[in-house]
Amino acid sequence: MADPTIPILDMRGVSKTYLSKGRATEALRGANLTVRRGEFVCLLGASGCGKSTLLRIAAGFEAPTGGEALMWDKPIPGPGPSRGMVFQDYGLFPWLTVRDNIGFGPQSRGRPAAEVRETVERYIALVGLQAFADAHPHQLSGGMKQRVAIARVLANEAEVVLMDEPFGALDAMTRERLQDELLDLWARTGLTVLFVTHAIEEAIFLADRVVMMSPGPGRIEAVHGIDLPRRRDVSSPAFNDLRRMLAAQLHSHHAPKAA
Ligand SMILES: Nc1ncnc2c1ncn2[C@@H]1O[C@H](COP(=O)(O)OP(=O)(O)OP(=O)(O)O)[C@@H](O)[C@H]1O
Repeated sequence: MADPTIPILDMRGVSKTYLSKGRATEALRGANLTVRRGEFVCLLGASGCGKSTLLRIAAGFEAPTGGEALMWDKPIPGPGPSRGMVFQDYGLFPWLTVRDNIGFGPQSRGRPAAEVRETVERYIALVGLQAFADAHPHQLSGGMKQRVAIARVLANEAEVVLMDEPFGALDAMTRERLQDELLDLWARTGLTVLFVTHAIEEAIFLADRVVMMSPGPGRIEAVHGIDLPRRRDVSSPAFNDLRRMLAAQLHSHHAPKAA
């Protein structure tokens, strides 16, 4: 469960300007976001507002060009296993089996073979893929591949799981199942999750806290807490109120600017 007192990730006035082929693109300007231990935070915002950039900075794949990106109060030094990233396109190693994909992280960090085996079996069971342990990614459905990707970051001892539209490529039924499974995993393991999505319903269904980013370059505009007991009751008035309010904000972000 969320511990309101301990920030794991702390983005303080984070800016990012990409430079490529002589062109500068400002993706973030002064974004502030704190994620506390055990929280499930969904980051919602119009396309191009900088959600993925903020996530990639949290993962250590990108360095901010301004402000501070901190984990446990220290600057994020670069990619590391404590911040596991899950992508829409799974990012599995196609030449490795399910078992070896999940074991890759602990093994490459020099964990003893017996410990790696035990960890792998535990996480395969946690995501219900025991029957597919020796399969390769191309033999799995999209939902199964995403379960492997989630198990892989957990087996690698991620303290924060950073998810960039992880269910965006899945059909509606599989998406709903994985949303349920993810919430179940989250409740059982005490994970901390920062989850990027375009979908308002998904954000409200999953999150402790929905964070809305304004469009280009992303300033974080609003923070809405959702009481846990209401979370699964998607027909509740609270859910509908929040959905309407977020939809209005998102819509205003998409509206053409007045001349
Ligand atoms: N590697 C890069 N080099 C140059 N510009 C980039 C790079 N990555 C992102 N951008 C630009 O930065 C801005 C923010 O992109 P980002 O992917 O963070 O937004 P987003 O909110 O995640 O978008 P979407 O919801 O469409 O995935 C966009 O204008 C994008 O074109």
